[in-house]
Amino acid sequence: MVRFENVGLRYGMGTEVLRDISFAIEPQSFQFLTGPSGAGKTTLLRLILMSLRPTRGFISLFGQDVSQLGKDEISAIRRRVGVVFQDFRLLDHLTTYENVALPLFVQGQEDRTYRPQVVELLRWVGLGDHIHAYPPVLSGGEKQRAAIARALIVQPELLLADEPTGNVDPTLARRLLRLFMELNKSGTSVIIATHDLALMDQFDSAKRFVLGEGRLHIYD
Ligand SMILES: Nc1ncnc2c1ncn2[C@@H]1O[C@H](COP(=O)(O)OP(=O)(O)OP(=O)(O)O)[C@@H](O)[C@H]1O
Repeated sequence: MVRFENVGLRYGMGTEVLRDISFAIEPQSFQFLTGPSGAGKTTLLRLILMSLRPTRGFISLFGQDVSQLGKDEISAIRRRVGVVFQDFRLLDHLTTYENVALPLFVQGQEDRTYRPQVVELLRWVGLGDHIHAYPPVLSGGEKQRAAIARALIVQPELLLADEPTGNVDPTLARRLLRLFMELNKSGTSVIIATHDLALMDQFDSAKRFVLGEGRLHIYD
């Protein structure tokens, strides 16, 4: 569902941050993306999400050459992808419930059809007591969990998560990993960027994509 061939990326006139990156993400696969700080993990996720264009090479998403896509096609493809950003990107004027339900609301679904599902997911991520709270009063870890719930609520075909357990304690990190694994079992391909070795050790059979000095090494 994602294919990179000899992709290179430089910011401005700088040296290449990513060099000759080639890989494929299969349907219903699970991979961790790791590597030292500054190695290019966020950059790689942004290339997949088409918020950055490669300087060279070929990228396809859901079988389509991304260099040929127009604005509407890019929006349509993005709706098939769930994203958890490092900075959460919650809307401060909406409650936690409204933030998580937003993708369903935007699809035109009615509140009564998705309310039980949204409330259950919020409870699962430990936000049952914060359903009506606004993001500015949530802790970093609570915001992160709300962002995760918002990405999962539509059961996307592909989930990209940038350090999704960076602000939570190890017990909660394990619980969130289980949630990602459940989502994966029900059909979603998952890519999690993380530094957390203990987290990766809990899911041995996941592939590891390791970035270093601009290159990607894949361990099955
Ligand atoms: N918008 C930008 N303009 C210029 N350079 C950038 C930009 N974004 C990232 N970089 C540089 O590209 C390199 C890769 O950054 P990136 O954020 O992708 O790394 P990362 O592996 O996600 O790091 P971290 O683990 O610290 O989040 C870094 O050297 C960074 O300084």
